[in-house]
Formats: sequence, C-alpha cells, structure tokens
Amino acid sequence: MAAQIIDGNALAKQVRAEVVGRVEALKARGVQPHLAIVLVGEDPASQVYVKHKVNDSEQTGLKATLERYPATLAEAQLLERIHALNADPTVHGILVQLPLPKHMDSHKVIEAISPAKDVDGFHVSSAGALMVGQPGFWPCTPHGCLKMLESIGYDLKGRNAVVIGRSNIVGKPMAMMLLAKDATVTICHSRTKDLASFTRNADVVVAAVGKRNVLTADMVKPGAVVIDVGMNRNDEGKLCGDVDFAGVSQVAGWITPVPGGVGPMTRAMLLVNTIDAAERATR
Ligand SMILES: Nc1nc(=O)c2c([nH]1)NC[C@@H]1CN(c3ccc(C(=O)N[C@@H](CCC(=O)O)C(=O)O)cc3)C=[N+]21
Repeated sequence: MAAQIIDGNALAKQVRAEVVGRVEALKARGVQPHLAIVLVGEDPASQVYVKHKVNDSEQTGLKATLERYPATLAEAQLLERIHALNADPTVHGILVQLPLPKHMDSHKVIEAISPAKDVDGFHVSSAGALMVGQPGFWPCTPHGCLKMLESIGYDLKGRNAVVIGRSNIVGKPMAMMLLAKDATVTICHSRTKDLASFTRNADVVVAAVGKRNVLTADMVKPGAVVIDVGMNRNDEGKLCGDVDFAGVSQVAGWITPVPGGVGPMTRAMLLVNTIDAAERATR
C-alpha cells in the first residue's frame, strides 16, 4: 500500500491565506508588517532562496526589504547594520541569510539580532524559550514540520518520534517541539550505532541530515509518518531529500515529498513569524 503524500505546497498556500488575513488586520490599524532580509555575498543558492522569500512576502502583503552586501563586508559593519535594524520601529523581523562568508562569526551575528525580531528563531534566547516552553520565535523548518503533522490530525501523545540530525536549526528544535507535544523523542546522529534499530520502532521519523538515502524502506515501520527535511541534489542534479522516497513510500503511512514538502512550509512559517513579530511589537 502506498503512503499518502503530505503536500507542502498546498498546506503552505493555506498558511499564506491565514497570513493575508492577519496582514489586513494589521494594515487596518496602520501597521505595515515588514521583514528585513540581509544577504552577504553572492552564493547562488542563497540568491534564489532570498528571492523566494521576497516574493512570498510581497504576495501576502508583507513588506520585504532586501539588503545586499559584498562578501568582503567587514563583520563590524554587518553588526552595525543589524543594530540599526533592531532600533528601527518600522522593521518587525530581521533575517540574515546563512551561510555567511567564512571571515564572519555567524553565532556573533545572530546574537546581535534583537530576540523580538528574530523571525528565524536562531537566537540563543529563542532556543531557550522553546526549550522551557516560553513564548518566542520557533525556527521555521521544524515548525513547518510540526504543522505538517498537525495537518493530518496526527496525535503525537505517547508516540515514538525519531529525529535524525542534531543541528541547532532543525534537529534540536524539532526534538523540543515533538517533546512539547508529548511524544517520546529520540535524537539520532552521525555517531548513532544501528540507526535502523531506532527508526524501525518509530511512529514518526524526521530526517534532517543533508545526505541522500539516509532512510530506506527496510528502516521504516509500516504506517509510520516520514518527514523529509533534506535538500540534496542527485546524480542528475535533481533536488531530492534524505529519504529514499520510492522505497519508503511503499511502507510508510504518510510521507512528505522533496521538492514540495518541508521547503515551502519553511518559507510559510517565516511569514507567520514575521506577522507574529509585527503583532507583538504593536499590541
Ligand atoms: N537565515 C536563514 N534562514 C533560512 O531559513 C535559511 C537560510 N538562512 N539559509 C538557507 C536555508 C535553506 N532554506 C530553504 C527554504 C525553503 C526552500 C524551498 O522552498 N524549497 C523548494 C524548492 C526550491 C527549489 O526548487 O530550489 C521545495 O522544497 O519545494 C529551500 C531552502 C532556508 N534557509
């Protein structure tokens, strides 16, 4: 039996429609929600991603300002620019596109963003708030994954959830969100021994490694929900995830595709965070 597909494009469209309503309510009381995007350098993938984010914003009525700087920009100048955006009351969200050029300390740059405008949810304060269950911005990718689980009416309570990958941007916050929903959470990673012994016991698997075929059909419990966060290129240069989609979709109950899965939801949750930021700042 083939798995049902969780359509990230369709769900992102729904989320954007909700955003449009909230944008209109903000505008009705004189607030123009505004996302500032900072791009340093000429990384081709980053250029494409940033363009998507600007388009998404404009299509939903948010204002997006893209600031581009050469890769040679001094870190001190970037920090100065972030401080100015922090102080600008017309800017509600700040996103510094990653990766930054090698001469910059990404951690230091992210920590310079005001937590009130940290719509990526990458600041230590945002991570801490998520961990202790306080209000704050949740990172867009794992939050999008959670929305996908909610969209199928999946009750995580008491379920075994396995997260493969322990990054600060996806794996760790994903685990915290699943835990907050009362799942029994296991984080697996590159040093995990016998990954399949964990995934075979999982009701939900989130694959966030950045490597093809990390999860194959033999590793999946029949009927499980499989969320694929991977963004890789195969030998033909085609976008593919961490999951062997053809194989796993024969075993899983639900599966997210790549492209058209987690990616569009990541972008939709950025819009949601920006609206949240604008609402919180102007309440
Ligand atoms: N500060 C910061 N925040 C980010 O959120 C951030 C970042 N830096 N750096 C790069 C990564 C990557 N990322 C993607 C989001 C959506 C798609 C996406 O929508 N993908 C489409 C396909 C797009 C295509 O065709 O290339 C899909 O999966 O269907 C891709 C990649 C956000 N990132």
